[in-house]
Amino acid sequence: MGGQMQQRNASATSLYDQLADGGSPHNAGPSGDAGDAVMARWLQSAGLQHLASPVASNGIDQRLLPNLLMQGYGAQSAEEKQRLFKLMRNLNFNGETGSEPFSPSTQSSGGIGASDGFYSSEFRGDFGAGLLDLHAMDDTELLTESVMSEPFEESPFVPSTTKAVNNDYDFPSNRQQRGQTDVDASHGFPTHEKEINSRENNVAKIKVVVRKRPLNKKELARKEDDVVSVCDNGLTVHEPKLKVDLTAYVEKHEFCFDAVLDQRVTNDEVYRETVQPIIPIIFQRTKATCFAYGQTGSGKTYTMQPLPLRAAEDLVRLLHHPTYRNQKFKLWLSYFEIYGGKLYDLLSDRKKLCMREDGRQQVCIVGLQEFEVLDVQIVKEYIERGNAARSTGSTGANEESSRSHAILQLVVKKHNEVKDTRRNNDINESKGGKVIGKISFIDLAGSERGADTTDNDRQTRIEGAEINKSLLALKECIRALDNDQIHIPFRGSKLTEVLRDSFVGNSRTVMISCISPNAGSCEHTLNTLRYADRVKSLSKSGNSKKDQVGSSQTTSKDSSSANMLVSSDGEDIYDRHQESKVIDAGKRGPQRDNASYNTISDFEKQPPPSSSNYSTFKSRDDNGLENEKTDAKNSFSGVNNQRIYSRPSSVDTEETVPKVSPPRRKGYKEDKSEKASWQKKDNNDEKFEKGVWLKRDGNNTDIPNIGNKQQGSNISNSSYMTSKQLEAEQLHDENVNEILEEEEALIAAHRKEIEDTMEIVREEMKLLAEVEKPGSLIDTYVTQLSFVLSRKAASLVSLQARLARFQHRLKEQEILSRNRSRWVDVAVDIDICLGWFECG
Ligand SMILES: Nc1ncnc2c1ncn2[C@@H]1O[C@H](COP(=O)(O)OP(=O)(O)OP(=O)(O)O)[C@@H](O)[C@H]1O
Repeated sequence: MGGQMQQRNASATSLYDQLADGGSPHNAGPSGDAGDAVMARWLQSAGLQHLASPVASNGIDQRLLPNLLMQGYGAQSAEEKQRLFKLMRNLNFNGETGSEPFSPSTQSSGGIGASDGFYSSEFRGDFGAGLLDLHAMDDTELLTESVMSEPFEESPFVPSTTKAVNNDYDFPSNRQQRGQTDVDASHGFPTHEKEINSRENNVAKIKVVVRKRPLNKKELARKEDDVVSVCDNGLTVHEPKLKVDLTAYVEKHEFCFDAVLDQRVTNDEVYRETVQPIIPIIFQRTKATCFAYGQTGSGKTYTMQPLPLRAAEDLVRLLHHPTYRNQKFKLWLSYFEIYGGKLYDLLSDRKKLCMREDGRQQVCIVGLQEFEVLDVQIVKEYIERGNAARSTGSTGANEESSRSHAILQLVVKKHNEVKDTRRNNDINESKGGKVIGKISFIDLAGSERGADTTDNDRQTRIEGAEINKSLLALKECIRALDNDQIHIPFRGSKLTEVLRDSFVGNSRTVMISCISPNAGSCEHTLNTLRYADRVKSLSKSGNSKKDQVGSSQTTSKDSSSANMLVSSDGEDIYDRHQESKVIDAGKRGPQRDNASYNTISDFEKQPPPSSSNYSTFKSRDDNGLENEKTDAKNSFSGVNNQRIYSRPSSVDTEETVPKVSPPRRKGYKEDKSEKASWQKKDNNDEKFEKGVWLKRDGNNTDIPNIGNKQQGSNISNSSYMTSKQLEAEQLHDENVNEILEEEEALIAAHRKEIEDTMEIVREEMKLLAEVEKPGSLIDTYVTQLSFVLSRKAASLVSLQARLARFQHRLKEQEILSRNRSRWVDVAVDIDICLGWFECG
C-alpha cells in the first residue's frame, strides 16, 4: 500500500513538474522562479492572470495549488472557480499521458465540487474526459480487489488535511496508533496461558469497525461523488443537499469508531483488524460473533466471505500447536441461514432446522449438520456450497442481493470418541463433544431491505418486515446490554435467539459496518453509521466495566483456568460464569466509562480539518454527534464567508418543555413497549407535539427541535414518526408476526390433514375389505363409513376455515401496508415542508 501511495505521490509530482516545465512531461522538476513564471502563464491562458500574483508574491509553491484551489483561493466568482477547476482537470488528464499513470480524481474538484454549478451536468460534462475510459469498461462489473488497490476517486469534499493523512495511509501504523496489539499474521499467536489471559483482557468486548468500499463502475459511470472521507478512526459523511432556491450545500456528519477502514484496505487487513485478535481466546471458552451490517451492495458479503477461511487457518494452526495438540480439540463448521424467520441448513440441501433451548437456556439448533475441518481447503468448499444455497434476489444496487442472514460457525470442541465426521448437533451436546469456544460469522441481509415492506410483492414485503424485525431486535438486545438490563430480549427474533450466547458471559462481538461511498447512498450510509454508533455506545459505556468483571473472573480463573481448558467439566464452570455475569451486570446498574475509547469529545479536540474554509452550523443529534451544516457556497469563497442560515442551530434554541410520555397501547406487553421507546430512539427521539418537533435530550426532557432534519423515506428511520405512526408501525410488526405464525400453523394443519386423510383412507380400505367378506354386516359397514366420512369432512372443513382466516389476514396486512406507505409519504412531505421553513 505504501508503494501505491508513493506511486500516487510520484504521479502528482510529475504532473506539477510538467506544469513548472511548461507542460512538457519529460522535462525535469520544478524550480522556484521558473515555476512562478509558468504558473502565471498557465493562469493567464485561462484568463485568470490576476490570480497569479498572490500565489507568486506569497512565495507559495505551486504544488500547493490544488489545496489553494480547493479553498477557492482568490477566485471570487463561480465562473472563475469553474475556469480554475477546468484548468486543473485538463492538466490532470494531460498528466495521464506521462509514464506514471495518474488517476483523474474528483478530489481536485474539491472546493468547487460543492460550490455553485458543480452538480450541473453541463459543467461536469466538460471535465468528464478522464472518466470516459472507465465508462468504456463493463458497466455491471464491479471493481475487484486488485482494482481496488489502484487509486480510487476521492471525494471532492475531502478537506485537504484529511487527504494528506489519507495519502500517507499506512494501515499497520494506524493500528498502532489505536493502541492495539497486533497478532502475528502467521505464527505469532500467544499460546502460553498467561499470555492468552492477558490477550483476553486486551480484546475489546465489542468492537465496531466501519469499512468503506470503493466506488463501483456504475457509480463512476454515473459520475457519482465519493462523499465519505476517512481519517484514522473517524469518518465524515459530506451529505450533498439542496436548498429551496436550489443552491447546493453540504451537511457534514462526523463519526468516530474503533477503526475505520477505507477503500484501499484489503480483506486480509480487515481480518487482522477484526477477527484475528479474537482467535487465541476462542480456546479460552470465548463465544465470539463477527457480523457485517449495511445496505445492500455495500460489501457485506465481500467482507465476510474471506474471514472464516482465514479464521479456520489460524484455528487449525493453533489446534496443532504443542499447547493444544494433545487436548483432543477439533474444529467443526456449520453454515445456515435465517430467512423469513426460519432456519435452513445451507450445507444440507436447505433442510429446515428448528431451534430449541435446553434446561440451561443454551440455544441448540436441532438437525444442523456440522463438518469437521481437517484442512482449510475444505472450508472454502463449504463456504462456496453454502453461498450457492443462499436465498438471494436482485435489487437495484446488487444483482445478487442477500435476502437472509447467513451464519457460519466455527466451533472448537473437545473431542469425544466419535468416528464419524458428519453428525447431528443434537441437544445432547456430549454427542458432538463439549464446546470449548466458537466464532460465528454473520452476513446480515441488507439493512435497507427492512424498508421493503411497502413493496407490491407480498413475499418481499414479508421478507422485509422480518429483516426489519430482526435488525431492530438486534439493536434492542444491544440496548438492553447497554443499560445493563437483567432481561435481554433475545426472543425478539430468531437472529437474536441464535446469537444469544454470543452476547452474554465470555463473549466478544465485532461489528463491521459496510458503507457505500457514493452520494446516492448517503441516506443509507448515515443510517448504517447511526446504527453502528449505537452499538459502539455499548462498548463505550459497558465495556470497561464488563471487562473488569471479565478480568476479575479471569484472575480468579488464573489458578484453575490452565486446567479448566482441558478439564472435562469445564463447560459447566463456564456456564456458571455466564449466568453470574449477567446477574452482576444487572445489579450494577447503568454505569458509563469512556476511558478506553475514542469518545466524541476526543474527536472534538482534534482540529477540524480545514475548518476555516467551512462556515459551519453545528447541531447535536441524540447520539451526541455533531452534525455540521456547511454552506458550500461560502466554503470556498475565502474572504467573503457569509452565513446563509441566520437561524441558530437546534442546540442553541433548545428549550426544556414538560416531558410527554410516549403513547402506549392498552395491554401492550413489556417487550413491545420497550420496542416502542426503542423505535423512538431510532428516530432521534423526536415526536411531534403541538406543531413542534420535540427532541429528547439526555435527561429525558423533550426539547423543541427546529433544524437538522435528515430527509428519509425509510419508515424506520424517518424523523417524523408521530405516536399514531408509531402505533401503526407496531401494529404492522405485530401483524407480520401473526401472519408468520399463522402461515406456520396453516402448513402444519395441512400436513396433519393429509396424515389424517391417509389414516381415514386406510380405514376405508379396511371397511371395504370387511364388507366384501362373505357374511359381513352391511349395517356395521354403513355406520362405520358414515363416521369415517364425517371425520374426513370435519378435517377438510377445519382446514378450509383456517385457510380462509389466513387469506383474510393477508388482505388485512396488505391494507395496513398501503396505509403505512401513505403515511411515509406524508412524513416525507412534512420533511420537505420543514425544509422550506428551515430555509426561511
Ligand atoms: N471493498 C470492496 N472492494 C472491491 N469491491 C467490493 C468491495 N466491497 C464490495 N465490493 C463489490 O461490490 C459488490 C456488492 O458487494 P456485496 O455483494 O458484498 O454486497 P452486500 O452488502 O453483501 O449486498 P447484499 O446485502 O445485497 O447481499 C460485489 O460485486 C463486490 O465484489
